[in-house]
Amino acid sequence: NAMKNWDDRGTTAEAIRAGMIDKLVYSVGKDPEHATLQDWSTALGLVVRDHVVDHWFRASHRSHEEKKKRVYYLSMEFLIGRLFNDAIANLQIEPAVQEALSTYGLELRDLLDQESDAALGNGGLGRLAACFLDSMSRLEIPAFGYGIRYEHGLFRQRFHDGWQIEEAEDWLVSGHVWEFERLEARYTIKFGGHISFDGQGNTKWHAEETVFAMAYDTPITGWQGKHVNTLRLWSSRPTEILDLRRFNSGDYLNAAEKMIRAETISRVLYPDDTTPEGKELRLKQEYFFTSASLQDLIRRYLTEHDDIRHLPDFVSIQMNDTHPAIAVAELMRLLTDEHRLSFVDAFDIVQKTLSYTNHTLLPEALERWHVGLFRKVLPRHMQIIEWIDFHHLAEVQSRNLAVSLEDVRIIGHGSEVRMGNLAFIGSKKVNGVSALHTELMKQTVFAEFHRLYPDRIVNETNGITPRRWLYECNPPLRKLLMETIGTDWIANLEKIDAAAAFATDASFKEKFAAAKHANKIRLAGVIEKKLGLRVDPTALFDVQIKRIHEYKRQFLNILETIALYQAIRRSPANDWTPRVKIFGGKAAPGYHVAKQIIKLANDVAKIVNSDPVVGDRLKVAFLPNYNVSLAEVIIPAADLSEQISTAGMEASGTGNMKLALNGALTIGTLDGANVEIGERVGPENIYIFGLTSEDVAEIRVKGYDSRATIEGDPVLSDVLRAIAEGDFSPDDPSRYHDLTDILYNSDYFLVTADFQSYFQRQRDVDHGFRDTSRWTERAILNTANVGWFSSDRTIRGYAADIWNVPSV
Ligand SMILES: CCc1ccc([C@H](C)CC(=O)N[C@@H]2O[C@H](CO)[C@@H](O)[C@H](O)[C@H]2O)cc1
Repeated sequence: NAMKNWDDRGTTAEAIRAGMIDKLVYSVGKDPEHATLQDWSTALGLVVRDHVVDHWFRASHRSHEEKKKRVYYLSMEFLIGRLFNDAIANLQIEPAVQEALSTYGLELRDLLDQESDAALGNGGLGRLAACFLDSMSRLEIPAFGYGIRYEHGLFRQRFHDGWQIEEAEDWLVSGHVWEFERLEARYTIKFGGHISFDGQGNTKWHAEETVFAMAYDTPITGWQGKHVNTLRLWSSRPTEILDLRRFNSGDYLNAAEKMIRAETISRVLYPDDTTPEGKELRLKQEYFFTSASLQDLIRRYLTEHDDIRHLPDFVSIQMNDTHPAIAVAELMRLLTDEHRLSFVDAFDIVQKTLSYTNHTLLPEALERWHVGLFRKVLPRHMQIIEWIDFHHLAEVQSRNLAVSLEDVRIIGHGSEVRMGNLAFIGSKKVNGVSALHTELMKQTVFAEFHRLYPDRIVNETNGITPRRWLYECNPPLRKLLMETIGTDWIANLEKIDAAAAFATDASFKEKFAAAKHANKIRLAGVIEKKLGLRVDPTALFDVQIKRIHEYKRQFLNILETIALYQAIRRSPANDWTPRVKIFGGKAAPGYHVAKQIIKLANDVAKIVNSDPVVGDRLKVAFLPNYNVSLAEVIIPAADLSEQISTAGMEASGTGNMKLALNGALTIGTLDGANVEIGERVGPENIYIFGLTSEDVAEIRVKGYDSRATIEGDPVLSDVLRAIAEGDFSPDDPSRYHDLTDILYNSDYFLVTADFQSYFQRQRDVDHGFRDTSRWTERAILNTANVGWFSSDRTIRGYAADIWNVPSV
């Protein structure tokens, strides 16, 4: 058959070299003499891609032949980053590639750096989806990721005078060898209009607007290429091309109006990662990719099975938060209006096929659409949701349980469609993303539902892929682990606990510390290149990298930084532990408080970094445009991982897992997965501080007087005085009055309440880091004891508890 056998394509350096020249000349159309780095990168990319395709075809043929149950992961976001190095690593051809490149004096790093990040996500939710794709391939679970092929991913962040500036991101400008356009996989998506009934129970949706959804496939290579799954991203296309009559009359813009309107749907990712903007375009994006995905998976199902009623036996669909929750109504529409099933039968299939993951308890992050807008854009779905809501309420009432009906309604207060309730009612399983988060879901947002359906909520604590987040991003530590405990940990991260036995082994400790130091030197180089700031790689690298949000409390970190700065200035002769505060993170463009926090960090950096009294004892570096590729450079170099959210507000966190796996010690609250990290690394290898989620819940009830706390804390009040008097903004002394007022007047995120215990804990960190030998032992025990946080373990949980599919 057409597919050459893996072996005869050859992974030898010579085979790769010859293949690369062949691609350079015949696909890129360049000869070696005139090739740019981008040309070589594309040529090598095409060679590696060919190897991936061989495994891809074999895997999809196998799944088709064996009629295996498939998993479909629906997500508005896939924060993939770069794919080139990931493919090379998973195919284990790096040595051969390096050798092939050396023939032309080329460095693999330089070719890899030509690839732009696929920044098709905001933060945790999007990156988790990407890690899950890698793990589903590693576990050989036949799966598809479904999402949107945004033309422009998350904005590029740059600083102008310390303020965040957003610029459109254009990852596709330099070509993208990792996707295949699928002209044949095209579906019609309808919007608006009205519904007619022909009396024989046939419903017709007369749409006002239609667009095409066109598929682009990206292969997701599993470890050692044993299995390759597909990420299918939808791009919107016009169903009507140019209006020639208008064009010929010179009305050029309006001639293209319909085309532009259609293409707008997949134009750009919404940059918010908590508060939905509630915009019509966002709702259209959510329906666009969900409908295309459901139409596509039903078409595939019917190529292998002929009775749609058995769909749940061969298909499991995971909704990544409420963003694809319209799937509940859309699958109902397809099963009833197109496959002529009764509503009752259709709903039974829907519930057995769909499941929903909740990623946040923040009330403002739960999506609710105004009924008016919803009915205008999706008239048929509004009808279907009214049917589901009516029958669900009837069922609840029939059970005579003392449940607040209003809380379990989908259509709340008669005016809003609650996507969380729709997702819950339409799912067989609902999961949280850490043990604490799942408990809080049962006690808060879904308390009434939990009483109605006590077995529906399950926990699947998040995880990260060890391929990208250790094997690929930390070569020095990878090398040490492979020569010490072998390679099993790469595919079975629990096996990394074998390193614990070497925690007190002098030579292992030395090599472990050397690996960390090498990564710190590399990061110091990046900080100097991007910020012109020289930092001491022997200092404590204290890292907070995540989206900027008040609940993540970058503000608390900055307050502690100022307190330390003031303390060093008060006692410059003291033997201070040199520290570099490293920040990274984007603020949603409309989130002004978050943007002020970025500006404050940059203003503090300006003052501290130029203060001769402090010198190298304290430096502050806010690296712009934090993304997956920058995380891969920062994380291996971190000594301290900041996970300081207000307890009960960070659903899980995944950066905490990546940093601990790479040998950073965590300073954090008992929030999200920090709790489970602490349980596994041991209390002596983590710095926990602050209020617990129970304390916070209590304070919510009895109230909190932040002003009293501030006035009772001389360190804190001195810090706030300095900020309020413009010590860090001499050009605009009152710049931060809003920020300090928030703390004096409300402090909802309890920054002042946790300041003292945080400040004290940081002094413990200073002390701990001074004992370099002991610190290295504790760092090794972090790496060794967080194997459980592999996304392979997480996906095994989903496969067993939710999808009911086997995993190798
Ligand atoms: C509609 C606007 C919007 C967009 C994204 C989101 C996401 C749910 C926010 C998010 O990324 N949540 C994070 O998900 C991670 C993966 O489970 C968790 O580790 C983080 O704790 C959680 O904040 C909410 C609201």
